[in-house]
Amino acid sequence: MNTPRVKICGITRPEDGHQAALAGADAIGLVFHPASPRYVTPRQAAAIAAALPPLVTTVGLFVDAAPDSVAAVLDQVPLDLLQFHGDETPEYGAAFRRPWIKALRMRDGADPAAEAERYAAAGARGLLVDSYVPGVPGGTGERFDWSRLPGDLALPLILAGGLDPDNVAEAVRAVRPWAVDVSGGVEAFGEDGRRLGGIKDPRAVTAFIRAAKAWP
Ligand SMILES: O=C(O)c1ccccc1NCC(=O)[C@H](O)[C@H](O)COP(=O)(O)O
Repeated sequence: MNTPRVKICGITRPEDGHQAALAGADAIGLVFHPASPRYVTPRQAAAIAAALPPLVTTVGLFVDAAPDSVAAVLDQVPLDLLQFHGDETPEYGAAFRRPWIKALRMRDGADPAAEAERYAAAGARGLLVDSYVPGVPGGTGERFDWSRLPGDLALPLILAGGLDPDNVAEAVRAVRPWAVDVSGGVEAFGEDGRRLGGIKDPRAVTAFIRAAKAWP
């Protein structure tokens, strides 16, 4: 089994992206879904990307976005990988002629094996599996039942959904994913005890990456 790659998602500040990279993140995620508390404008995203050291993958997240709006972001931000987190078809993903992955929200009846086959045939590079919470496209902070994931998929598996520094090692042991992805589980807390959407806690980011990469 590989040492899992780690993607720290929902970065909104250059200093958070830089810290994640220094702590060993393989990728950072930039959310271009306007309704998200972690939304970044192309200008903000370009500043975050510019603050990264080399060899850290920048991932742009979109949810059923008009192709023109994705193209407009690509004109302004040096994204290495696109992540489609809505109901995008395989044909939609393939049309950008860029490396891309598809997110699958694990609602009842979701079939990761069949979806991996379908999207692999169109050139997707990976399948990100995430929790399903009605009305929340991503960044739910919720876990799902990992035993629903088959042992073998046609695409590299990226595990997301409610991961945090305390449960990621267990997740890696149980699922053996290609990569793990976290957003809410490494966010700082506000004075009201709630997560500050988009603001990362550097200690939590470092602890998460250490725990994820501690395998075996
Ligand atoms: O993070 C968001 O706000 C978001 C909004 C819309 C689409 C996707 C979004 N995040 C996608 C991710 O890749 C998250 O890292 C993933 O959903 C896991 O989030 P969490 O459960 O908070 O770790």
